[in-house]
Amino acid sequence: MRRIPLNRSEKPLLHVDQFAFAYENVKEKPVLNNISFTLYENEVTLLMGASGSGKSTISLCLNGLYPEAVEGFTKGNIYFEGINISEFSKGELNQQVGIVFQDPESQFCMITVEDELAFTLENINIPASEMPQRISEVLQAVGMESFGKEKFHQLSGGQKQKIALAAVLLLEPKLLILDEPTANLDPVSSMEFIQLIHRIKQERGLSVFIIEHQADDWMDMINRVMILGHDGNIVADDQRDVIFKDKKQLLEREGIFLPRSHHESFWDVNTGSTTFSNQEVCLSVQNVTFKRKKNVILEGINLTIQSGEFMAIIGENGAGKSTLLQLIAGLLKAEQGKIELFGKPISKWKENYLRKRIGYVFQNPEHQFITDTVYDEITFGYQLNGYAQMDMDEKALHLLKQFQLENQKFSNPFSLSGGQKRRLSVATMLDETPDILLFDEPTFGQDAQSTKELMRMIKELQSSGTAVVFVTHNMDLVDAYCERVIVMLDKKIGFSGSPQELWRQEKILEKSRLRLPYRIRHKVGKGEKYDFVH
Ligand SMILES: Nc1ncnc2c1ncn2[C@@H]1O[C@H](COP(=O)(O)OP(=O)(O)OP(=O)(O)O)[C@@H](O)[C@H]1O
Ligand SMILES: Nc1ncnc2c1ncn2[C@@H]1O[C@H](COP(=O)(O)OP(=O)(O)OP(=O)(O)O)[C@@H](O)[C@H]1O
Repeated sequence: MRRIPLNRSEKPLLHVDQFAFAYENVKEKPVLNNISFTLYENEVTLLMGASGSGKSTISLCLNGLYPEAVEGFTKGNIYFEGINISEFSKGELNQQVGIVFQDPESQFCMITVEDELAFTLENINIPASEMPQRISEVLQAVGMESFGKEKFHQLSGGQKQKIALAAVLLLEPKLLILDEPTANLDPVSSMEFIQLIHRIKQERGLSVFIIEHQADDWMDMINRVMILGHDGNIVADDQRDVIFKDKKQLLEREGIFLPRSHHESFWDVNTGSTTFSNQEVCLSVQNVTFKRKKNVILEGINLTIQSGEFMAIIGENGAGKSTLLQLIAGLLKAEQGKIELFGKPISKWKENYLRKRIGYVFQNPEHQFITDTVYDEITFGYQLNGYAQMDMDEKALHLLKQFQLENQKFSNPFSLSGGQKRRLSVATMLDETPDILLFDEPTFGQDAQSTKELMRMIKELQSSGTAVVFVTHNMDLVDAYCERVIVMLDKKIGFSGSPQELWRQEKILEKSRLRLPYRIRHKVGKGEKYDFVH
């Protein structure tokens, strides 16, 4: 491995020496293969790699959670400030090496924000008298000073993520690991989160280790990029621009997104065609209002979905996108208004029929899994429908290949990587061709190759007449693929039209905490004229 020609005036912080890791159930195929690297003080490193290459596994090993918390084998050593991490007492290492996960909820165990932060301080033996001051300071640092008394279930995804960061910062770690921290955030919250990390890094002189599939928004911060290959080796490790300029082919081979500043167009440009305009209406939402206890979540929603339509629902965290999707799927019931599938209220269709006609991919794929293996999960629908074993095997093999899950055929769905879980949850919806497919964040956590493949498959379904409706925070995806986009704003549909029309609505974009897609931001950045509607 080439040595990194960075000016190493900083001290080494964490050293990984010939480290290997294998999960117990696949011990013959280690996820990490004799990797070695050193992280330095005050450095920001981005780790990239295909979905399932082992990025989360590395991060969990670096802060000592693995191998203890999982059945696995390790070889080699990891040193923090020269001391083998196996010599640290429980909790001591977590204080030095803090992690913020993709899914912040997995980090919380108390009901309110203040209780959670107090619990963190209690764990590091901070006297109760000092807690209020520390909590108030950290909440201020993450811009959440007025949220101390809030309950977690009332916070949006973005707000939860900021509290997860606050909890880690309370420990005053020297190394901060961020595992896809912005995946659930709306575009503006995502930018704000990255700026927050940038500021905290400068104030506290932290070393930061980021795992992300798309580097674009982190570019200003990153010093160094490491690439984890499919075979569990670090296949490149160098300064940011060296990797993105000189290693394009390697990144493409590994299926990694190139930053758009170094690579013109990843997405095909949307022609804005409206192939659905003469199709029949398959679903209608009429004047629907939905409340949770006394809180109005959605109000006076009117929407029609036509067969073969391809539509995105977007909006800020907590705007009600998932709620609307669940109402359309018949998973939630509205007290007011009507939802009809082919002219008949969805409540009047038999449950079995409804589940066949409307496919639903949950935001959290784990909510969908009902069997013990990937194969059973994929063939569950076929088994119910009495398919012959041979046909079922053939179909399953095809789907496993398409979704790059062949090597996970007998894995437990819950043990898959984040991206693999997402692909499996989509694959399980493809056993039949439903009238409507609803996806909550279909490409979340995917690398470049699987994003393209997923979108290709979803498009294929659309061309066979299925209406596709998906929730996303990815404006480039909307720009490249959608015919219609609706924006949830102030509990209502604030906009419905083509993405091209939306990108001109500056006020709606701003109020909904959305950003322009990269294609247009880039034009504006180069000083090209762009006409907003005022
Ligand atoms: N608890 C587990 N038991 C068995 N195998 C596991 C377990 N957790 C992860 N794996 C496997 O280890 C491999 C690496 O998973 P990991 O979550 O580290 O990947 P990743 O690079 O973070 O992926 P993604 O980008 O999709 O989040 C995957 O093939 C996954 O199926
Ligand atoms: N189980 C629940 N109990 C109480 N309130 C809830 C529950 N689920 C959602 N909410 C609230 O309903 C509102 C809409 O939530 P929803 O999940 O539909 O938003 P979203 O637009 O999908 O958000 P995100 O982009 O963060 O996923 C939010 O204010 C949320 O706090």
